[in-house]
Amino acid sequence: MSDVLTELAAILEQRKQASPESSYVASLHNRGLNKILEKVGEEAVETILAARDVQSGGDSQTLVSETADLWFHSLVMLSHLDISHEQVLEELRKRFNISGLAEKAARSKQ
Ligand SMILES: N=c1c2ncn([C@@H]3O[C@H](COP(=O)(O)OP(=O)(O)OP(=O)(O)O)[C@@H](O)[C@H]3O)c2ncn1[C@@H]1O[C@H](COP(=O)(O)O)[C@@H](O)[C@H]1O
Repeated sequence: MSDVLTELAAILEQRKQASPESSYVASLHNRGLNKILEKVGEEAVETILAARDVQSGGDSQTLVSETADLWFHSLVMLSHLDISHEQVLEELRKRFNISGLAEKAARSKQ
């Protein structure tokens, strides 16, 4: 999973130098942070609507696709601000380790 993010993040870095006419990612950088944030917001709303549809019996593939769009545009946002996706993965790892330790401590008290 994080391999895919790492490969995609490397492509996104390359696209910072690409021409906006030939690359969607370059066109987002060219239009600036506000446009990128607008896309993140749009994809977040579309993800929420797709999740509600799944709950009422709709197609889960639409939710998968919208979540991919949300993650993708979030990666473009981080890249635009020169923040590595690794920092986000590290934050998740840290929380995972903290909760793992907390669970162990709780078990040892039983
Ligand atoms: N993963 C993606 C990806 N996911 C979604 N999208 C694009 O995100 C856009 C979202 O759809 P919308 O209908 O909301 O967008 P739109 O109406 O075209 O855009 P706006 O006018 O609203 O800005 C679509 O144009 C999709 O093609 C992506 N575009 C590119 N990638 C990856 O990014 C890499 C670099 O792409 P380029 O910069 O195009 O070379 C590619 O190799 C892919 O791996």
